[in-house]
Amino acid sequence: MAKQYDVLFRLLLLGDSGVGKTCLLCRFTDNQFHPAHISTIGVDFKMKTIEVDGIKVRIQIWDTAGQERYQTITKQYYRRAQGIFLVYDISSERSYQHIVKWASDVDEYAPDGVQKILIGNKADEEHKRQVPKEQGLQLAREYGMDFYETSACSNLNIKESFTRLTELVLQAHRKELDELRGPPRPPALARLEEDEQQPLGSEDTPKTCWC
Ligand SMILES: Nc1nc2c(ncn2[C@@H]2O[C@H](COP(=O)(O)OP(=O)(O)OP(=O)(O)O)[C@@H](O)[C@H]2O)c(=O)[nH]1
Repeated sequence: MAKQYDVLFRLLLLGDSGVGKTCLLCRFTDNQFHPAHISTIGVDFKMKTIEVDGIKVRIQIWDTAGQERYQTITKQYYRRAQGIFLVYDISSERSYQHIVKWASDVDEYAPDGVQKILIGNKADEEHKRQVPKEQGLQLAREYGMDFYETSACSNLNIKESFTRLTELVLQAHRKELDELRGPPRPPALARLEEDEQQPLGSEDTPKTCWC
């Protein structure tokens, strides 16, 4: 039977409660948008396989609760991540200010060499904007991260940002990647307990945006 994927990575979504982490994930995996805010309890995850540079990458994306009371639980997931999204809401200056705190938690709990991307979500809410795009870019530059303004609602830069973080993780594991391109080997880099109950998304389903 043909291999279903070549490598498997874990990505993590971090940021204040309500910035749209769950919505980013649902848009990416299922092409859906949910207007209601149902706070994540602890952590949740979804899977999706994408092809980058001819490599089938299975990504397991962990969605963490932004609420303070779950931080003890969520921090336990940092150390197993290869890539991290730091997410703020462009209509919330406070969520942007808190990125410094999220980034310092990542420094403390995530492995060295973890790849990071800064996301300013809810870009469709221009009329409520509190964080200019330049401010996001500047912070990303300070941290040496890529930066995307996204909208889970209008499907702006969702595929692009998830693909970019996956590429960065692949680049960071270049050695193993080169081995993959050599003689056939079993799936490399990471093996883990998968929950195949989670639905795999399709980019072909029609967009829904109720905002
Ligand atoms: N306009 C707009 N609203 C969004 C967007 N993304 C999320 N939302 C809304 O923001 C609210 C919070 O979204 P969630 O995805 O639940 O936020 P979260 O960061 O996962 O929150 P916690 O689970 O509490 O950490 C919901 O009402 C979403 O519909 C977006 O891109 N644009």
